[in-house]
Amino acid sequence: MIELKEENIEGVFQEAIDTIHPQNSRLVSITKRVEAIDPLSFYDAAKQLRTERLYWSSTAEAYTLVGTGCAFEITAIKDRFETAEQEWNNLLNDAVSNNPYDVPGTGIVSMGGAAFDPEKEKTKLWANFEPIRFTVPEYLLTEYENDFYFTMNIMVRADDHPRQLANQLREMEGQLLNGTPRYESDTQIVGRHEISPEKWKQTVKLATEEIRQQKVEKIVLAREVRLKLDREADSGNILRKLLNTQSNSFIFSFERGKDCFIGATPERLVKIRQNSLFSTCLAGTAPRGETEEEDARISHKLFHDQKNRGEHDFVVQMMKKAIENYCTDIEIPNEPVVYPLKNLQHLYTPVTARMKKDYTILDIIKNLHPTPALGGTPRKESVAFIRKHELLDRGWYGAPVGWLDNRDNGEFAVAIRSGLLQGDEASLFAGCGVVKDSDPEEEYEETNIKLTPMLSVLGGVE
Ligand SMILES: C=C(O[C@H]1C=CC=C(C(=O)O)[C@@H]1O)C(=O)O
Repeated sequence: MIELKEENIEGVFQEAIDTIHPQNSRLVSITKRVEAIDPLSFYDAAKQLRTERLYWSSTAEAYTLVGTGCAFEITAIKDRFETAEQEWNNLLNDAVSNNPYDVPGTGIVSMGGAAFDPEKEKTKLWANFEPIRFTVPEYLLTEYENDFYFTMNIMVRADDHPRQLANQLREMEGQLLNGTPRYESDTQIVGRHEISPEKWKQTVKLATEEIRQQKVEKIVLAREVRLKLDREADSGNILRKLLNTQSNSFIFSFERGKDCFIGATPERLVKIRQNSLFSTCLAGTAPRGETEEEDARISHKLFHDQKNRGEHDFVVQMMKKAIENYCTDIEIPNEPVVYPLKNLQHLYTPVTARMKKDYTILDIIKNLHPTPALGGTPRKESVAFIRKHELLDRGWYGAPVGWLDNRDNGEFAVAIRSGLLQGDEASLFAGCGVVKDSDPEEEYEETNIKLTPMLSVLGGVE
């Protein structure tokens, strides 16, 4: 990659074009610092461009990325993580970047995700979502520690004109950064169809039987609820509501065609800043209490509950094993803590480590996915059970979503507490870890609580 330190934008394009092979195109990326802006007004302004929009934020860190348009796309079917890595490296090798800021998530950034299980038969529901897809957005807003950056990524050819490209950048900057937020009115849920709840409970029972026969130790089973809304849901509006209600979460949206996969997940899969790795083990669940005393009592019970501790420990053990080959200095506390969310509390163990040289975030994701919090243990057997018996196409639910940049930074979360918006309909998903003494009714209730955040932003629950 060529790194330029050019003040003049036209000069950057000129230099990139001067050194291009006549038959080729190459990515040019220009980043500048801009005035503070509400990231959602950027997201709303991008709606009129009628290209895909991408949103990512970490509520704990005041970190936001909003992308629009597609300068370059990476998709793959076979060996999806390796192929995506290869294409990403090829893109970067020939790219030209003018980014004077050492800020994660600026410059050449790729945002996207993957399907939970590419071997499960794909249904029409997820037709627009590939087994893996990353988009390098044409225009990207980055908010980092209360500073704001605007990046333009564009494929240029030998016959492009530097002045025209520079004008395009200025024009889009004006349109996207000076928009006003559109507060669309809220949707109401007018129909709710639970996909086969009784059959789902039977599948939970079947899973407990297989676990008792020691064929497998833990299996995570998910279910779907299909909603009919009184109007088309506006993803900007939903994001705004998720930001206002879901603390300690990664809030995301990925538009594809007319669909939008959106959610607020508490589960970080991995974050890499240069060579430091941060990850999270999250499994074991209880509701929040109505009063402080009740909340503390439930939290205490969750912390000491053998079933939940066992479920959690599967994730910790697997995490350790999965990163050992790629990392040194792995630090994992001996005990979890209780992590409170708006509607639920989870057992939580943070993980830190140092990345070995030459490994990337995609290597880590490939090894971590699916964690026992979404698949089970052992991985192969639990995923085979899900593939055979679960009554839905998970699509991107339960799989990694996030971003990476050209300086080896990146962050991915596990896409739970999420839904697929399709015009005036939506599919919501929730699952839970089944172990040998799981009770189908209780697990069903647990999935109901996990559905609450998305149901309430769509107009269903107070
Ligand atoms: C599968 C989901 O949650 C997972 C993550 C945290 C706790 C879980 C549990 O306690 O069962 C699940 O493994 C979901 O929310 O759909």
